[in-house]
This record gives sequence, C-alpha cells and structure tokens, in this order.
Amino acid sequence: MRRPQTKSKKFKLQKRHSEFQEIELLEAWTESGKPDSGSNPLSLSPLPEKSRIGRLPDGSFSRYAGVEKFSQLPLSKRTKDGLAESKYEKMTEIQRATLPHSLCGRDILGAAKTGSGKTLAFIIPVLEKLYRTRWGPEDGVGCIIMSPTRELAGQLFEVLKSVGRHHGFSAGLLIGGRKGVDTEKESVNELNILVCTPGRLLQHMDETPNFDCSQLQVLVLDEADRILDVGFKKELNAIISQLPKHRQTLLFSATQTKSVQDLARLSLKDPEYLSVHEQSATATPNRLQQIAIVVPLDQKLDMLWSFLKAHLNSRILVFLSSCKQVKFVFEVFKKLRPGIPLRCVHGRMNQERRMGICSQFSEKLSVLFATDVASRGLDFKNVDWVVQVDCPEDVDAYIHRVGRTARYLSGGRSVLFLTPSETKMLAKLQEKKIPIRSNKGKILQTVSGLLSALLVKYPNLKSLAQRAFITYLKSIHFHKDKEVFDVTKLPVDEFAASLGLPMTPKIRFLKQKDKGKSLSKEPSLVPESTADKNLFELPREILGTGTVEEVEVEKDFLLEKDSLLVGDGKSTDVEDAVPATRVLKKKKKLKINVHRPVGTRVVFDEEGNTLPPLAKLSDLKSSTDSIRLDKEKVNQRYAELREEMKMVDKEDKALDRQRRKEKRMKEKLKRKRGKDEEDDAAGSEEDISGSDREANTSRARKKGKIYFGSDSDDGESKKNKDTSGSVNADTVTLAEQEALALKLLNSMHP
Ligand SMILES: Nc1ncnc2c1ncn2[C@@H]1O[C@H](COP(=O)(O)OP(=O)(O)OP(=O)(O)O)[C@@H](O)[C@H]1O
Repeated sequence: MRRPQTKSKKFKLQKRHSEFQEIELLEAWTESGKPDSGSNPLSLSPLPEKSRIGRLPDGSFSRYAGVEKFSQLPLSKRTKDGLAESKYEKMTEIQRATLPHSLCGRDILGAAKTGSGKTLAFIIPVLEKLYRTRWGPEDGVGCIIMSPTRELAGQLFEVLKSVGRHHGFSAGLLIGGRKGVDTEKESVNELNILVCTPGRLLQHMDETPNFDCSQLQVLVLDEADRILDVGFKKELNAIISQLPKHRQTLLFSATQTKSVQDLARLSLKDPEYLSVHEQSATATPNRLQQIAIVVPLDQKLDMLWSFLKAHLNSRILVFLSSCKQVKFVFEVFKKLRPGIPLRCVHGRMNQERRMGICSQFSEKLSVLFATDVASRGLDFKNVDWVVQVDCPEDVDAYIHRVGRTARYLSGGRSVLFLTPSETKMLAKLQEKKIPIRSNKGKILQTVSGLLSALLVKYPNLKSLAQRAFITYLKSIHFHKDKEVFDVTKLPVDEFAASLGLPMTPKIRFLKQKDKGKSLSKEPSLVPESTADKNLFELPREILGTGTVEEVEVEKDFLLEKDSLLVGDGKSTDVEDAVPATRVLKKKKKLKINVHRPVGTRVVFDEEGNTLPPLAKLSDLKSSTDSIRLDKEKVNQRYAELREEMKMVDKEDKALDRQRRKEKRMKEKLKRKRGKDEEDDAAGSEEDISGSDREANTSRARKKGKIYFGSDSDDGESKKNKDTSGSVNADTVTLAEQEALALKLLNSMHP
C-alpha cells in the first residue's frame, strides 16, 4: 500500500516541478518577449511577485503576430488542453490580434464584429495571468469578468468552465435574480474568478463582510460600451472605486467605446486599441443578409404573423421594444397557434426561466420573442432569422441585435420593420457601413381582427394590450434620436385597433408633455398585400372619434426597458437596481372609441383562422357597412356578448365538474382494483372460487376495462363495457353512475 502512495507523491512533485518550469518560461517570455531557452529548467527562481504585471517590450510581441493556432502561443499546457478539448484550434482574427498583447499584461480595447470570438480573447489571458502568478485559493479574488446581462454572464461562465477545466482556480457566477445570495456571501471570498453583473458585484461589495478585491489582477468588461453607458454609471463608479488601480483591464465589444472620459474612469494605462474589422467594408458579419421593410404601425402584427407562417421551419428571434410588447405578442400569437413553438424572454421573468428559455431556444426550432435583454453577446446556435419588429434605438443596438445570427462561420438573415416615419433609420444604417436594402413585404394573413375577438374572450389580454400600446408609445417618445422617432407622427387610433383594442387608451404622458400638439396620421405607405383587409373592421366614420380609455401605466418608461430594468429596493443586480415606481390605477369615466364591432365567441382552426360564428361578423360588416353604429348599439352588443360568455362559462364549468367527478370515480376504482390484485396475489381461496358474476368482473378487471367515464379511450373498451356488464355512461346520469359504481364495489367486497 505504501509504494503507490510514494509513487503518486513523487508524480505530483514532478508535475508541480514541471509546472514551475513552465511558468518560469512563460514569465520569461512575458518579460523579454521570447521564451528563455537558455535558462536552466531545474533552477527554480523565487516566485514572481503577485502584484507585478509583466509587460512585453514594444515590438517583441510581433514574434507571435503571424501565428494561426492556439498551440503556437506561449500558453500553459492546462489552457492548451482546455482549448483543444473544447474544439478550439485555430484563432479568429480578434484572438490573433489581441492575445499577444493581453498575454503580456497590456490594457486592451478590443473591437470586432459580432460572433467573431471575443470571449476567448479575454478568457485565455485571465486564466494565464492567474496561472503564471500561481494564484491559489488563499489569494482570493484575482479576476472579475463583468457583463451587462445575467444571461450573458451565464454564457461567459460556461466558456470559462470549459476552457479552464484543467486549471485549479475556483470561479463563481454572481448574478441577480437568484436565491442563495447568503450562500454566495460565505464563499465569495474564496473565489478566484468572479463572473458577474455589476449590480450583484456591488451588492457583495456593500454587504459581504470582508469582501476583498484588493489583490485584483485583471478586470474584464464584456460589452464594455454598454457597461460604461449611463445605465450602469453609478454602479460602475462605485465598483471601480473599490478596485486597485494597478491591474490589467480588458474591454471588449462589437461597438467599442473610444471615449476618453470612459477610459479615464477606468484608469487605463496606454491601452492598445485593436479593432480588427475597422477597415472592413461592412460593420456587420459578411454572411449576414439584411433587409428593411416599411410597414405601417397598425400592420406590424399582420406582417409579423405572415412572416412566421411563411418560415415555420426556422429558428427566429423577434425583437420588440418592451416587456409588455413581448408578453402581449407572445400570448396572443400562442392562442392563434402559428404552427411553430413560441417562447419569450424579458427582464421581468424569473431568472431560472430566462436561462432555461435561452438554452431551449438553441436546441429546438422555434420563435423567441425578446426584448433587448437578448440583444447583446448571447451565442444562440444557428438562428436563421432576426426580426426587428420595433426599430432599435440606434445603429449600435441594431448591430448587436442582428449579431445574434450569422455567428462565427455560419450565415444568417435579418429583417427590420420600419414605420413610414422611421425610414430615416435606413440611411443612418447605410452610413455606418451596414449593407441593408429595403424590400417589400407581403401580408398573407391578417390577425388584427382576430385579436379583437381574443381580447373579448380573455380580459387579461385586453389589459396586456393596453399596456403594450402605452409602453410602445413611451419607447418612441423617450428615444433620443428625434429625426427617426417622433411619437406625434404615429397613427395611434389605428395602432390601438390593430392590437385588438376596442378603444384607444389615453396617452397621458403625451397630453402633459405636448399639450396642444395632436398626433398626426402616418403617411400611408401600405406594403403590397395579397390578403383581404380585415374582414370585420367597420369603417372608422361609423365609430365616433376622440374618445379614450385610461389604463394603469408605469410612470417611467425606462422601467419598462430591460436594459435598465430594476426591481424592488433589495436590488441584486443592476437589472434590479432602481425601485420600480408605479402610478396607482386611476379609473376615469370612459368614453369609447370603438374601432370595430367586438367579436362574439371565437373558434379557431389549426391554422389560426376563425371559424363561424366569428365569420358571421364579416357578413355583419357587409350588411352594416353603411349603417352608423351609435354608442347605444355598441353597449348593447357588449351586454349581449357578456351574457353569451356567462352562459358559455356556466356550461364549461358544469362540464368540467362532471369530468372531474368521473375522474375521481375512475381513480377510486383503480385504487380498489390494485388492492384486489394484491389480495389475489395473497391467494385468498374465496376469490378463486367466486361466483360467476365475480368471475366476470374479475376478468374485466384483469383486462383493466371497467369504465364509468365518457372519456374512455378506444372502441374496444366500449365493447367491453357492455360485455362486462358495466355501464354505458352516455345513457345514464352521473348520480346513477355513482350509485352503480358503489353497488359494484359493494358486490365485489360484501
Ligand atoms: N477560435 C475559435 N474556433 C472556433 N470557434 C470559435 C473560436 N472562437 C470563438 N468561436 C465560436 O464563435 C462563436 C462566437 O464567439 P463569441 O460568442 O465569443 O463571439 P463575440 O465576438 O463575443 O460575439 P458578440 O459580439 O455577439 O458578443 C461561439 O460559438 C464560439 O464558440
């Protein structure tokens, strides 16, 4: 037993020794720019000072400028093995450009197109830095990698785990929205690498006793321009003030900041600005095909629906401007069943669900409706289409959104919907080297009419629609670029109608801000349409004008934006950092601005088309086109609909009650049968020599074919019901069925 122990100890010592040699060589490279081939591998020099950050003398990194493979770089064996096992062999452009600099301790400002491999460009130097300084558990936090969103932090953590699998460092994912902050507090001081969002990191800095980052070696900001912008300003300043100035800082983004102010905030020292695609003809990936379609605001959902129906075998990522928009479109489209799985992700969702949905989206062909929470950094696999239903707030936001497709070597396509008043965005994109051309879209199927019927049937959808309406207008109102976004140019009544709303919600924030200004109508640039216009839409002149409904709205639109989302006072993440302010619901006397006769009970076929009786409304339309509906009629119709729905509801409830009773009876019998079978197995003489009736029942029981419910499953079972002397549920009442069941039970067990 002793021998192997000695052997393994010896082996470990040898291994450590060779690692020391390796570190020595790497250090020598770092110091001189060349591996120190002349040094004696057996003479161990003292450990390098922990705080020292090696720097490659100018020009000497050029030795590695032309190398193509990771294996040719002076990396530790552990990192090289991790890379090889993760199937990374050849470097991408940004990795080739930045690694020689970052490996010798320089501050880096790295910029490259989306999907070009920036993550490895900072994960590798992090691992190498800690390895070379022989960082251990007792040294605490050596590196912080920050990301603006929790999902992205989770993804970076996975890459770190994969490439760093042979290293012995401890690493932790610190993001908000997860329980277990107390558990984190216990171990956060022992972690060597923190992958985090700014909010959660700050929370630990504020609350965790003895939380210490004073020995920090490397700070990484992924999506640096986003973390440096106003949304994170306070958090970032507070964090930076607690970090040592003497450290290496790596900033990466597809849309990198060059602001001197930003760089000064981070105390960068002679940073290397490495933008590998600056001379490229395009700012987006070469394999990305991009088109823009001009769609009137009130036809956006029709266009989106038509698009989805035409691309059922694709993985599609759809961007909308706010959580409420995402929720609404997801919920109503789900009810209309387009024929492809639908998912949604936004900042107001439970974190576990958010993460789960993002990973499911990579696995299955589906449509993911998302806010900008999914716009940066996320590496979904094989997204075929990115559809931007709501225009991004600027060119950078556009670049990140479309960057979710056409990643690394794969291709992809994107569509941008622009309302007629947003067409200036097209020129702005083209100015910034984005090869996008405008195209005509075809509306194959309209849904706005169906939505109004859905909203009658599901009142919660109506309030979702109202909120979606308000938050959309607010998003336009708060966007900075007024050349593109002008809320006064939007056709608000038509927009409300297109969401299925029977009346236009009151837009209070505009009333206050732009008193006197009236919202004008959009120029009509209707895309080519092969579909009938909404069949049950009544002409607007029949419906009266200028009347509104007030709805509960969030006071500050920014709260609606995921990127700046915040939660309750106990913030755990920047996404949850500012307390949400709500305005109390204020009901006012409603005047109704009806857009169309609201539907009756709706039945949909598999394709999401309405079946009669809704279709009758189209007849109603043709016969009433010329009739002016007064308010009384509308109210009367509402009352009728309510009554009708009550009746339907009653019927449904009764049916449901009956089903549940039957189910209970079935279960009771099943349990009983199980018990009997146990008794059979115990070999009771009485059971074996039972009466004919018992024999019949027992035969039926063995076949598992005693039914009392009407939902029995197959034809054969129905036949058996009769032969086994059991009951035909269609011909007896529930009470009779129950009585019979009891009788049967009693007869089986007198
Ligand atoms: N050297 C490499 N060899 C093969 N695949 C790579 C290499 N580097 C990165 N990749 C792959 O390329 C894809 C995109 O990488 P990554 O997520 O790092 O891009 P990015 O530049 O950070 O994109 P974004 O700007 O959207 O954040 C990932 O699937 C990653 O696994």
